[in-house]
Amino acid sequence: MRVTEGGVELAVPGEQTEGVEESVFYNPRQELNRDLTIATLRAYREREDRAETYLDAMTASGVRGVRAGADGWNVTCCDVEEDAIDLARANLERNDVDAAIEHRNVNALMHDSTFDVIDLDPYGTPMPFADAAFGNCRDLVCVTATDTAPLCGAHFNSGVRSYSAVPRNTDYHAEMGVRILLSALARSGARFDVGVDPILTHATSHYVRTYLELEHKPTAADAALEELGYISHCEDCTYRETAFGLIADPLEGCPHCDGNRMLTAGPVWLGSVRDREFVAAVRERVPDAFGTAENARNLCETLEAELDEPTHYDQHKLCRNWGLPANAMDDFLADLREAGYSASRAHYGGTTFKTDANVGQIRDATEDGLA
Ligand SMILES: C[S@@+](CC[C@H](N)C(=O)[O-])C[C@H]1O[C@@H](n2cnc3c(N)ncnc32)[C@H](O)[C@@H]1O
Ligand SMILES: [Zn+2]
Repeated sequence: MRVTEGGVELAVPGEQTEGVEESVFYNPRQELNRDLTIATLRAYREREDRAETYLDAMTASGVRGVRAGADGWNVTCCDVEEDAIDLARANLERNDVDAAIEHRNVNALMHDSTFDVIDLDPYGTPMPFADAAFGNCRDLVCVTATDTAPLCGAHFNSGVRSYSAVPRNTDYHAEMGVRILLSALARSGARFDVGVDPILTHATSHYVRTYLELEHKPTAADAALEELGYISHCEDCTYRETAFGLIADPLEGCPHCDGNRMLTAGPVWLGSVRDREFVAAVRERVPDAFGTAENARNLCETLEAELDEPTHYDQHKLCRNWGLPANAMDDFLADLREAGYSASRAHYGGTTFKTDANVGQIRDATEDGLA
């Protein structure tokens, strides 16, 4: 089967069924992830012109390597599977893209060689690859995690094992996943005296993707660890509170509803998950020709405006809890602002938002508009 994506053409094994291409080595549902990767690489290289080498660490069909190579990067494609390597080689040739090809375990390759940019795109958790990446990457580590159930606490033990943290299943599960992943990556980087700065992070249908700019300095690693802390969450009224630090001091009861069904999650990343200016630069480098151009730009716009509060709310879930009808999002956010709070949409869903108001203040500020 032939597919075209981002101006390159690929041959991948598999059939087209009901308009959807199915192939073990090519997932069409990750096109947005790849379109944003190419726009990010463009924005990053314009800012840091020394960045030249890109490791497509788990290349599968070769699609990331082909697209980055067509964009002028000095590319290495690696995969542990022989069939993937044969496919990637054919796709690189088909598009006239020159790249080094490595048929081996990418952990061994990363320990042997240094790259400016490393792109980790495994099945499931990326953590088995994090140490080798932070130890051997100069500038930018790009990471996909598709194990959202462990990350958000729905598969609790698996999440604890993979991320050396306590994830909790709350009503902001995708953001729990983002912050558990960033915490684990920051702690991996710190082992190598590397500080991480997430310049772009998004949670999109069943995966989390983040781009971490590295600073090779013990003080930068310390600064990253200072962004870690804990979330206390009330299961009854959804009140939440966060505190920085590596030692948890959990709330025993809920200060809002006096309930005692409190959850504590952490250590999670409590800092910003993106650099607004950088995300704007990425948005501007998404060309119309990309298959997901409109979605990619909308996602960037939402991320640019999103507040840095570490957890979000969903208006519909709140209204269900309160037994009240929901309001139009713009009116709901306007009510919060009018009451003196900051409020923004969040990229986690059409009815999600962030605010510096707590759950009681949100209700007081918006209740009249919900009647
Ligand atoms: C999710 S796919 C990659 C998809 C691809 N990057 C894309 O954008 O379409 C994961 C790939 O990782 C490869 N892989 C798994 N473990 C690996 C390892 N230790 N070293 C190198 N490749 C590995 C698998 O063979 C598989 O091809
Ligand atoms: Zn409560």
